[in-house]
Amino acid sequence: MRETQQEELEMAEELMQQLRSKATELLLREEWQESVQVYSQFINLCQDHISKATATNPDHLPKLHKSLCLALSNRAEARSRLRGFAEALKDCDQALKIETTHFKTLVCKGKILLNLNRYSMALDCFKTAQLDPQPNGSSVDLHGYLQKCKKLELMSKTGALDLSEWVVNGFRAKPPEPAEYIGAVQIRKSGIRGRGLFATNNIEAGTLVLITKAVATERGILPGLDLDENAQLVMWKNFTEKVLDSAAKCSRTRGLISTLSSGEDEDELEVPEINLFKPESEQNGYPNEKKPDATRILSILDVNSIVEDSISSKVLGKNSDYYGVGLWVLASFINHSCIPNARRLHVGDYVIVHASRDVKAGEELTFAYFDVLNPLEKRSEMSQTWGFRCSCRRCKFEVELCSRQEGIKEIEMGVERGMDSGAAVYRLEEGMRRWKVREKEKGYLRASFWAAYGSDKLMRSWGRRFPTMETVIDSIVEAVGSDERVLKMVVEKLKKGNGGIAVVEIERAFKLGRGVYGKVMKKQAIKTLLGLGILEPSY
Ligand SMILES: C[S@@+](CC[C@H](N)C(=O)[O-])C[C@H]1O[C@@H](n2cnc3c(N)ncnc32)[C@H](O)[C@@H]1O
Repeated sequence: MRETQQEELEMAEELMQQLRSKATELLLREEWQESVQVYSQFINLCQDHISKATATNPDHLPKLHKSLCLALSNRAEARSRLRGFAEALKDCDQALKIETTHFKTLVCKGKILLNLNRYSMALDCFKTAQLDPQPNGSSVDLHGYLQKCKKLELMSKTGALDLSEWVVNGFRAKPPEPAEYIGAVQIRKSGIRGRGLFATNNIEAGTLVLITKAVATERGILPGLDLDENAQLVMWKNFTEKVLDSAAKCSRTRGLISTLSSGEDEDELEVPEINLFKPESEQNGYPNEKKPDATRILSILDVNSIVEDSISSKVLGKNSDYYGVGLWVLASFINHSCIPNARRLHVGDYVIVHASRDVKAGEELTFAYFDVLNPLEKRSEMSQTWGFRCSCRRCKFEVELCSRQEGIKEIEMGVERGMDSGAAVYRLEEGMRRWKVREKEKGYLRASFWAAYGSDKLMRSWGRRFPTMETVIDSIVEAVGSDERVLKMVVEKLKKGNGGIAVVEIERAFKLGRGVYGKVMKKQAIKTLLGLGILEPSY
């Protein structure tokens, strides 16, 4: 080798050494962005060096390849911390081409795949990592990761999620990480509007329908329940930025978002295959190959974002001053109905949807976008803020009845102006008798005037002039599915019951609880949530 070549080599090696030390230091200081930059400089230089050394100094190659593999692995780690998973995976694959069983890279890739809910691929990584024994052992809990992958893989196939322990322990631990899961459902053209989610088998009340991880969420604690406009704007801005960032960083996320409605020509939209949403699905084949731009993503968010609130969903482990908004792609195919048959629970970044009553194969699954325990007028105001007018069976029935019977409007106005709840219920029950309203439809109207039926005052003076509370509750649940407020009313009555509580009444409360909370928790957990712990049945 000529002298100048030797000098150049030495200088390049010194520079590489400096860059490597600097990048490692930045990585240890958790300055991810900066460390990615310095590793990139190192990697370019190293690759350059490798191509030169191939011809001039082949003995040097193994050492250079080793350094390149480690740098790619470390850049992958830093990129994954910045949630740039696609780029990080590319780095891992490049590193693994150099050294197929590189421990650090396999662990990094496994963790990224776990984050992306690709359980069996993650499992393969951790299994292969076992083949590369670490000289001084390793601080990585490989066994823990293997167990976690196996558990999540099984859960994603069976939907066997159990939140009981977390609930019973008062949500003190970190929320459990469920697996993404898709039950007996399919996306089809909907008679409501556009596409919808349909049951492919009979689904029993409480059975899981799907578990989906959010593309992004934004949460805040708000003093008082009124969300001031400014706070709302800041949350929305942060949320949209997070979604745009996730879409920019991951082509699968972009592809999945592109299947959603932006509100235009919804009835003409393609119906995506449900397999596309499975965690291990191929990354290609999205019906709308044209990936959405930022403007379209913002319209998509307008139509599909859902709020974590305590009325139409249950946010487990949070107080009532908690407010969150998020995008959960598959759940976004569920249309609204004022007589819904599904409910959602929010746990960490996951939305868990279950049937809130028995659903027949072929039936469309629907949940409430807003509080359906409200009169017709209020519900149509709320559906208009969503940009549609609901025409479910209940809305149609009430529109028709209101057009014939002035009495309903009068009760609604009376309640708004503070009419005594007992008087409102009495007038409605009397009216329904005169108007010859059928039993099933009585539930629709009782749900509409829940404010009166559920008021504390009526609870105290529930008298002979009214149907029994059990009759009212059964008819409301039959009409709108289980609801936490209705359930709490049953529980209050149970707690006040003198002379012990019959097993049958407790069982009734549990059945309602199944509809509200789903089968993801055992009876003991439902008892805890309902504050039923002190109740023992009298036989
Ligand atoms: C979250 S998306 C639901 C899925 C949507 N149908 C699709 O094809 O992508 C919300 C949109 O669905 C439509 N939608 C949902 N529920 C509806 C209802 N009860 N009546 C009319 N349109 C409804 C509205 O256009 C709404 O903006």
